[in-house]
Amino acid sequence: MTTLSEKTKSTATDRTPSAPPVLAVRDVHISDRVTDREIVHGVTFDLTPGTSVGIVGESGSGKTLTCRAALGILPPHFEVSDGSIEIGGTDITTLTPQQWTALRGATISAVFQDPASYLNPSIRVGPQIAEVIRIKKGLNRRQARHRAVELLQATQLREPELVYSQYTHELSGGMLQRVLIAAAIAADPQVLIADEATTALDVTVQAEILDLLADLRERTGLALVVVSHDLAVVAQMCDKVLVMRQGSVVEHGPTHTVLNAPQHEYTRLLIAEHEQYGLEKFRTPQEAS
Ligand SMILES: Nc1ncnc2c1ncn2[C@@H]1O[C@H](COP(=O)(O)OP(=O)(O)OP(=O)(O)O)[C@@H](O)[C@H]1O
Repeated sequence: MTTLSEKTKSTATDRTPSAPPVLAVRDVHISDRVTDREIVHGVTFDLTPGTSVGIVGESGSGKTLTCRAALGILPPHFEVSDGSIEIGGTDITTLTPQQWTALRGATISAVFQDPASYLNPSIRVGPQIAEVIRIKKGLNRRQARHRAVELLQATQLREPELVYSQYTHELSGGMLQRVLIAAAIAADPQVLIADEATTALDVTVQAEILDLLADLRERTGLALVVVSHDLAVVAQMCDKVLVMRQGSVVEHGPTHTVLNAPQHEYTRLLIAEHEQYGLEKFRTPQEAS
């Protein structure tokens, strides 16, 4: 069986670290305007094409808010109160909503935990993807349909033509997650955020979806932000990891280093919790220091 340490080694091999970042999050602070409370206290990371960063941490630590800031979809009342977020060299915190809508999709996209809440249950799934393609890529209806079927095929759905004409309630959780990935990559984004995207799936399906994301990354140079409470997922998928607690990054670095030689007490606690759940394979004896 492959150990997590072996997995981190294989994903942590050099991937054009000198290329300019597609996503640069610089000392981002997020505040709630209503309560005047700062929730996220300075998050910094860079992502170059084909690389991936994991964000781990307890519930409420600010992982999702950080991602939503990068997607320009913070909940009402929340704002980026300091720092900058550059996507392909453009600071998105300076854009008007219209400018941002035009940019999003073709640059950054996301897959969240609950597919059903992002797809309209009363519309067949294929046309929903085709609509994204039509608007974002400017294709006509026939071309957009063709491309949507191609994308369903690219997410390794069998019988993509059939899936195209199905409704969400006719699809399994794993199939729905693949459909969401197809929709998320429809406008050829450079960055994909997967926020607990495989959490609700059983272990086998989760592994298939992670393989699919890794494959997309390899083939297309897609950069990934992977938010997960599961260190095993991050170990498998990510070159770098940020550990968040109460809105702050308490530790960051190459995944292999952070997971095998954690410096912060909280990171050690997270790792110990995982080991309690039977993930002894998490650290191999010869590499733990
Ligand atoms: N829409 C919202 N309205 C009010 N508070 C919010 C909202 N979204 C997030 N928060 C608050 O901001 C803080 C950070 O939340 P966030 O969702 O980023 O955490 P998280 O690390 O992603 O947690 P989880 O792992 O549970 O998803 C929490 O205290 C949360 O209650």
